[in-house]
Amino acid sequence: MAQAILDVMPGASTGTVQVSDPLNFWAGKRVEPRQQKNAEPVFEPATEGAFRPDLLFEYRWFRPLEKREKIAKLEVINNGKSITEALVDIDIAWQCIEYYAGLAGALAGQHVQLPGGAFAYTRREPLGVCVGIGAWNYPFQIAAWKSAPALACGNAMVFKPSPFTPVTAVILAEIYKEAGVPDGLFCVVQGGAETGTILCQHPKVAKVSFTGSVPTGKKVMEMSAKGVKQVTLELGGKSPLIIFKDCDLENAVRGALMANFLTQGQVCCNGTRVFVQKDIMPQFLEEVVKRTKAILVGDPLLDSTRMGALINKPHLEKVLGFVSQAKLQGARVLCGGERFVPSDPKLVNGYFMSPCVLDNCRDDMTCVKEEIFGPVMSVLPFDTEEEVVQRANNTTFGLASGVFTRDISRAHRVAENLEAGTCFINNYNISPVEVPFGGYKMSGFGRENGQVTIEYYSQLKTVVVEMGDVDNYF
Ligand SMILES: NC(=O)C1=CN([C@@H]2O[C@H](COP(=O)(O)OP(=O)(O)OC[C@H]3O[C@@H](n4cnc5c(N)ncnc54)[C@H](O)[C@@H]3O)[C@@H](O)[C@H]2O)C=CC1
Ligand SMILES: NCCCC(=O)O
Repeated sequence: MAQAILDVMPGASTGTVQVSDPLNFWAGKRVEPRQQKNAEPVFEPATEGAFRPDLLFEYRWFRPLEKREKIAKLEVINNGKSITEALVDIDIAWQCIEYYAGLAGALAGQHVQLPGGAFAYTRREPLGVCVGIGAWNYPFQIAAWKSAPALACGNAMVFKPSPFTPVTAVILAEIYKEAGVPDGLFCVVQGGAETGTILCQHPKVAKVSFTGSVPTGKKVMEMSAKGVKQVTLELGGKSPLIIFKDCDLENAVRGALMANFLTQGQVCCNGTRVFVQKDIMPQFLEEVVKRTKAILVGDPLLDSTRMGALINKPHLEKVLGFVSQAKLQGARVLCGGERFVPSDPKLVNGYFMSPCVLDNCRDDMTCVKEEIFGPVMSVLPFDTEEEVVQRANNTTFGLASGVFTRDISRAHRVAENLEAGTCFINNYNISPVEVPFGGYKMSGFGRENGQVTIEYYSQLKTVVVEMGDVDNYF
């Protein structure tokens, strides 16, 4: 099994913070991997592993820090997102755990009266051992979104973080232990595809909940199908955000920024196809470009920073490649889209890019059709509601969508007609734990968050009770 190591001693080639404790958690404690083979280095996105004595100093002080701050800082160092966002992610994670802890006591079945005094009742029962496989964009939050409903329904969970972000899931395991979760009920195993495959194929696993790319999601589904395991798939997206001319433009621009630039644009539900009604296109572009240029990119640990570093070098290059291809296909770069080198010497090798707005886009361009997973907004003009809904739905994805308008009837009509698991009206990318989150079409199925997720982590037993004699046909 592969072990990811965030090993950042001065002079070493990786990262800046040394994590010496094992990152696997098994039977109630951190454990070393059984095999050291295939260990992979983990780079700090903001520095590419440059020596940062300030962080080494700070790490010594992590232990006494309140847990929220400590987890958020580690998340920033490991993932590259801004500390402002990471703190919100941790808040959403604990809110999710509290929410399902509350629901656990409210799990109930149904009583059904039958003829002759007989009756039946249903019981919600656990599935057994569930596997959670996480992506790198919301490492701690994804671990919470999967484990909280799983444990609330009485299951055990083995969670495998992305090998790019191995550091924080084990802290969640320690928090559960501290809160009284029995040893072995939440375990963390590190590794990549090989480890994920072993987990999906294990005969004692009852369910797999996966967050990541569509191609890997298909593999997870295939492997799970062989064992008739239940699956939740939270996959990618290319979500539409539709801005009508009667919108509150100020809010629509804010919504477009929220829809595109959180976590350096590496968010599955991002509204990256921004359809703007032609009448307001000039005003929209002027404002959105002004605001995008003002986004402070840089050291993700600074409170003032609004955009940090992308997850790794190949991913940064892939995102920049999408921008180059967009230009070749006729898009106009209104701002950003280039590698960004902060002036701070310790960040010069970090995986930063300037947030990008693309104009002159057409529906057939690669940047409009494919998930870029980076800070790149494609703006597309439209004339009518009917036309824009048809174009918005012309995708194999269906994770999220958004509409900005002051016309309440139109807002609900558009929400009804959009083929997506979520539609935001006059906002975008808020994640209250009380509401279900998940996809249509190739963005996956099953749901996370909300009451309905109980159904995805439990099975229903029907108990039929006879009160009279058995009616015998033989
Ligand atoms: N929906 C979402 O939230 C996310 C979507 N993505 C999309 O996926 C693309 C690639 O990101 P990756 O992290 O490489 O995603 P990925 O789909 O390759 O990996 C996601 C998780 O699946 C695991 N995995 C990989 N192969 C597996 C296998 N054969 N069996 C079981 N588990 C396996 C990985 O180790 C990781 O934990 C991104 O560029 C983006 O388009 C990535 C992260 C999050
Ligand atoms: N907070 C939203 C998480 C969405 C995602 O997993 O990309």
